[in-house]
Amino acid sequence: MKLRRTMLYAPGHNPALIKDAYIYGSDAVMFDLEDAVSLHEKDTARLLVYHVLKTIDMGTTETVVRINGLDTPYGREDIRAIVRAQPNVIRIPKTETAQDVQDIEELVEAEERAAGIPIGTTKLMAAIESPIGVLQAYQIAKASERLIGIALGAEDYATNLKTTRSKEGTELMFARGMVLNAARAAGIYALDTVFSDLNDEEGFRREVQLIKQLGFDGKSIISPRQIAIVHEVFAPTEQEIIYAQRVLYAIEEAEKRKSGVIALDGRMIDKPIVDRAYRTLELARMSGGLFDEEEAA
Ligand SMILES: CC(=O)SCCNC(=O)CCNC(=O)[C@H](O)C(C)(C)COP(=O)(O)OP(=O)(O)OC[C@H]1O[C@@H](n2cnc3c(N)ncnc32)[C@H](O)[C@@H]1OP(=O)(O)O
Ligand SMILES: O=C([O-])CC(=O)C(=O)O
Ligand SMILES: [Mg+2]
Repeated sequence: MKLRRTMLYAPGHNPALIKDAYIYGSDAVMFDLEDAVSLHEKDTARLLVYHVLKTIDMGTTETVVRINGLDTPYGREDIRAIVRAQPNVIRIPKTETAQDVQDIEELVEAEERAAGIPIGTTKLMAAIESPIGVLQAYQIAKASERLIGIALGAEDYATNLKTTRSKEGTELMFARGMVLNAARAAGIYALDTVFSDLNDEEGFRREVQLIKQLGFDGKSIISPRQIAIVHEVFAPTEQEIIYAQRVLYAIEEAEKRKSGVIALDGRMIDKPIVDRAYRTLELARMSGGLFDEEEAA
């Protein structure tokens, strides 16, 4: 399991932001060549991102580049340059069909071959940002072995739906459900969309709580200020950790008696609950919140 709680966008044309983005501790940084970059800066941004990836060691932070679509004059050139810079992941914007993913994959593979990079090195992520994309979410999620996840792009999606984004996210319920369910059915990661109001910390926290409860792995974010809140919400609480440890202890006792089910504090414990307990402890361990097991037993 890899943590993908936070994927921090940095506009590709801004050298100060892209060279420092990894120092804030997000799980991933995402250099944008698409909508944060104006048309007359597309070439500059591509070159800057290429050089930053080539020259800066970003340690364990996952590196992602959002390229322009193949329906623009920039998409092919982006792939040509960015595959050679070897980020971990290329994010495809505005994905509508499985074919969109396969078209990109074909170009990425040709570029890897030409550059002598082992085939399959460059992973892909598909952003879903339109009603047709949402309806095709499962086909998209299954389109390539390279896909590590799909992400909702709700600014474009809300515009395409002919609505606006509310703080409650009512207009996103269907899309979030579809994207999450498609990702889980395909066995890949599900990322939620950006929250654009940097001054509304409470609204942001509520949205993060909502998407965590829905089952998302994390969120695309636009500012370093948003990282701590996401990591905090996603970290299992001390109570959850203790409960998970007690669940494992209880099921061990049940198994000694050759039973797969037992009650703990009046609640039934069986396999799905045990699986969740393992997940909680793994998440706690990875986010640095696990303490001595003896304490809870
Ligand atoms: C709908 C879509 O497509 S969304 C995806 C595309 N959008 C983006 O990529 C936008 C990414 N975010 C940003 O560009 C910026 O955060 C903005 C423009 C929204 C706000 O910028 P600011 O007003 O400077 O933010 P703020 O004052 O909070 O910045 C604090 C510090 O964090 C840095 N910072 C802010 N955002 C980022 C970022 N995304 N990546 C790295 N560093 C950042 C600033 O440089 C500043 O550093 P400093 O204190 O050393 O000067
Ligand atoms: O990835 C995101 O959430 C940002 C984006 O492009 C959108 O919302 O349209
Ligand atoms: Mg978008």
